[in-house]
Amino acid sequence: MFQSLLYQFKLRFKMINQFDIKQEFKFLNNTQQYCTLHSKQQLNQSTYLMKFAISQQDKCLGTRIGQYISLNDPKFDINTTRYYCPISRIDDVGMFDLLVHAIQAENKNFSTHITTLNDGHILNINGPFTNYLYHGYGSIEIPKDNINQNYKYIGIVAESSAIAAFFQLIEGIATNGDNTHIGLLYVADTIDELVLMEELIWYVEEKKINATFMLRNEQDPIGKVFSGPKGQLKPIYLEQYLPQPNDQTLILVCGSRAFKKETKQQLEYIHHQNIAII
Ligand SMILES: Cc1cc2nc3c(=O)[nH]c(=O)nc-3n(C[C@H](O)[C@H](O)[C@H](O)COP(=O)(O)OP(=O)(O)OC[C@H]3O[C@@H](n4cnc5c(N)ncnc54)[C@H](O)[C@@H]3O)c2cc1C
Repeated sequence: MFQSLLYQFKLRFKMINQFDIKQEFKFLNNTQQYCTLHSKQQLNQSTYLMKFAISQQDKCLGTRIGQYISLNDPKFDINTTRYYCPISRIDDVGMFDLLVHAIQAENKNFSTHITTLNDGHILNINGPFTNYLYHGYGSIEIPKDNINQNYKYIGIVAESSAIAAFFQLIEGIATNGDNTHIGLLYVADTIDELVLMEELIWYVEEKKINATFMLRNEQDPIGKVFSGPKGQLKPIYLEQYLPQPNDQTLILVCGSRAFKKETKQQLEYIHHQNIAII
């Protein structure tokens, strides 16, 4: 009780920053370290929720919202390094979660390799690297787009497992008393590809975010209830389900290369000025 009141006091007077972790509690330090596969859960045909343990159990991973890590496995190929966005809370201790989409390719590739590993397998980890940095309360920095300012409204357009790039942002805003408005348009071919949908619906029900789930395959879901829009993404959906275009609105987009290109064109068509492709 005492701690919780003290914590609330510190939060209120900004003595604690929920959007960053003190340096001494961060595991990552931009050198190669290792992490151990703790467990994995298959979410759909090709997407896995993978939990890793870090070697310093009293520390947080050390990424901030918008940052990512690299993984490498010498037992696969010492020269292959791939990047992943953590989806666990930035203040989780000793563990972190990744959402990994296994790409089907002729030869065994990295994503297929790691999703077939057994618990206890050790991988090299490095980072943090920065896509964007969310400082909290609408303040966002996107170095590659020279963006560093406050927005009242953040629109997110994500395609299937690319939701990973924004999950910590959504969770951070929804659970830290941050009043920044989030409008999410989450697009996939089938309902199974809308991973983490239940977690997102919970934030919608708690009135923390607005979210619309959209299916491109009009035949899906067979026998399941789905009330969202169906068919190809069109400017009218972006107009309807994202915050209005103005200087207080930033739109973030992530997905396949084709999805990002097409969505950017449609956003420009409906006069969004602040668009960042992640
Ligand atoms: C900053 C950053 C963050 C990332 N975060 C994540 C993450 O959180 N989760 C995750 O699963 N992946 C993430 N990725 C992608 C990841 O780094 C790998 O590229 C991916 O796992 C595929 O690697 P691979 O070696 O298996 O396939 P590759 O051998 O690299 O690719 C095989 C084929 O699949 C194509 N391909 C690659 N990625 C995709 C894709 N996503 N969808 C469709 N086709 C693709 C390639 O163009 C190639 O033709 C991220 C990438 C970047 C740059």
